[in-house]
Amino acid sequence: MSLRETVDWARAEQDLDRVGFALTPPLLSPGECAELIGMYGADGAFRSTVVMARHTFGEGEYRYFRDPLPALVRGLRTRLYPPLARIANRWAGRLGEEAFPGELEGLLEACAAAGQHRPAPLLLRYGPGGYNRLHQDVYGDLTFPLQVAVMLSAPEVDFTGGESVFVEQRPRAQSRPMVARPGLGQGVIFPVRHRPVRSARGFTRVAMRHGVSEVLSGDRHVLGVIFHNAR
Ligand SMILES: O=C(O)CCC(=O)C(=O)O
Ligand SMILES: [Fe+2]
Repeated sequence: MSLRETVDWARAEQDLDRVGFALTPPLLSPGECAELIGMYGADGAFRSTVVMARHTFGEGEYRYFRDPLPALVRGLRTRLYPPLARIANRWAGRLGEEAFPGELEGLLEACAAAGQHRPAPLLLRYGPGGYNRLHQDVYGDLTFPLQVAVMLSAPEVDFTGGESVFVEQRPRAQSRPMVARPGLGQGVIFPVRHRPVRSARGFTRVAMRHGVSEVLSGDRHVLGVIFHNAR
């Protein structure tokens, strides 16, 4: 199954521009989702583990993959990047920012030059009572502006609650809440920090933070695909 066939990138870009996030069709099969969930316990696959409550990040746990990334994660990160880079570069043009390389390899080289060597893709796991406080995944000076969270658990079957929450903050306006409910294998594409929105004088940056509402029952696993590397 090719991503180019499954993701309607024009539609995704429209959704990002109009609403601020975009849901994709399933990017992983149920078997691939199960395979990734099964990897959570494989200590050797990860470079670090974060117990969220210790940092007041929420309730739950996540683990950053170490290099070399599992083939499934590396494949997804590599294939999703070029179409996202085209969107990111249209945004960069509107905001007067520098363009991003067309391929992931180029982005990772630029990250290395900025001292960002460590892979940022991660697996997250929330049990009952789990949640994730609103945040932004910035890991250094070099930030690729879009990221993807892939749902590895089946909503209403494996867990209840646990919606993907986004809050948009515009200058001089009250914050706008949004909720996404990706199904098994579906991805949510969203801005890491901000996106361009048309204003009286061209475009302005609108900030976005993301998090997860409380998991009411069961276990919720997500693959976080972040394209820039971390310091
Ligand atoms: O668990 C989620 O849906 C959000 C995960 C997250 O914060 C991320 O992918 O950066
Ligand atoms: Fe995040």
